[in-house]
Amino acid sequence: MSDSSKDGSAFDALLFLSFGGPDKPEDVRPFLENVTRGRGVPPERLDEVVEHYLHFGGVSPINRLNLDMIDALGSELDRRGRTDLPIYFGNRNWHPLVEDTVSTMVDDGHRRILVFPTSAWGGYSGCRQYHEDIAAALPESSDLLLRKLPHFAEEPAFRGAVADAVRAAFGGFEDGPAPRLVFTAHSIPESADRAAGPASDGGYLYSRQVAAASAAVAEAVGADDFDVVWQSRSGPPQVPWLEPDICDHLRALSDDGVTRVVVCPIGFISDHLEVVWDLDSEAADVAAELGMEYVRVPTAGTSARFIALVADLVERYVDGGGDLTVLGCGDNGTACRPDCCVPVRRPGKATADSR
Ligand SMILES: CC1=C(CCC(=O)O)c2cc3nc(cc4[nH]c(cc5[nH]c(cc1n2)c(C)c5CCC(=O)O)c(CCC(=O)O)c4C)C(CCC(=O)O)=C3C
Ligand SMILES: [Fe+2]
Repeated sequence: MSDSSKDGSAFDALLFLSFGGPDKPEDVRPFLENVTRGRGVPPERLDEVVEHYLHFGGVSPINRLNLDMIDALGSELDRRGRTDLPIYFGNRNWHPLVEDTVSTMVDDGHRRILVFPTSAWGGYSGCRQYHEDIAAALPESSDLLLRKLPHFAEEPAFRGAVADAVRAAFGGFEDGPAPRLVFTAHSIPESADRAAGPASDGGYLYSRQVAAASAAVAEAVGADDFDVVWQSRSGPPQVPWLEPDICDHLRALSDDGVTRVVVCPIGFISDHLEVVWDLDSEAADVAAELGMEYVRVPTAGTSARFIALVADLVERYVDGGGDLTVLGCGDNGTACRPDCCVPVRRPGKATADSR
């Protein structure tokens, strides 16, 4: 652990920062408008996604799952004797919104705040935009310090927690052919992937991190063959996004004679809507049509091993120490590198981005 950044002061609260999701049907449209403002997502795609949420009564599971994680994390920190670090919940796109949460934290007297974002990855949506959320939540002039914790894609305990869940899924099959292991993460525009990461490393940080974490999990479970595919794309069809899509890939596997798949949503830490709809409904339907046995692995977020990892990350930084040079880490919304995970302008959307 590098001590170079240590300034002697401990942090006095933790902000658990996530994506957000609707809590009732009336929230769905305004939530989606927050997510896609200035992003060139076609209105027909939004209409489709509204329907996905309405299949669940207009309630995304994401808020309850985040609150479950916060509960478990609070107990774990207590168990470690860290009883002095209250955890607050804030989101980018829906209530409780991060700016309201930060203002409550300030009212409660907190000035040095660690931030745990619920994304493992680099890239605009998973990293840079969380920095922007932090910057936007800062009061005009203040003595606040909000320090964002780094990406956890490389953490052995993250990979281990995912591997535990994959192993359990493999254990559920009767004798027969070994199932094909398929990892999936949120697709992003190819241009956004090229812009992800420090430019000095050639970009592509997001797809590289997903591929490396998937390979490590496959190795841990002893799977020689595995695939990394993408899900939930939303841009206009003429804009290239990361491929193959999970549903197309299931068809290709079936053509190759594969009859059993284990699908692991390594890209996410909770079974939120993109998991319970896009995988448990859409992809599962495709697999059923193809006559494939299909098992979806639970996400790692509420496992004891994952919660212990978050507690470890917090403890690494909470006393003012910890390495500030690792990717994803930054203070008050200043990204880890000026050229890291820069936003990409969408074609035809050069100036409409302000929010
Ligand atoms: C990389 C990535 C992550 C993983 C990292 C992280 O976790 O942060 C992620 C997570 C999530 N994405 C989510 C939901 C949505 N994402 C959308 C749209 C988009 N996601 C993108 C990327 C990512 N997204 C992108 C490039 C877009 C296009 C618009 C844009 O350029 O920004 C849309 C708009 C409609 C649509 O087109 O689907 C929705 C509703 C939910 C919540 C689910 C729930 O409510 O339970 C979560 C956790
Ligand atoms: Fe998304």
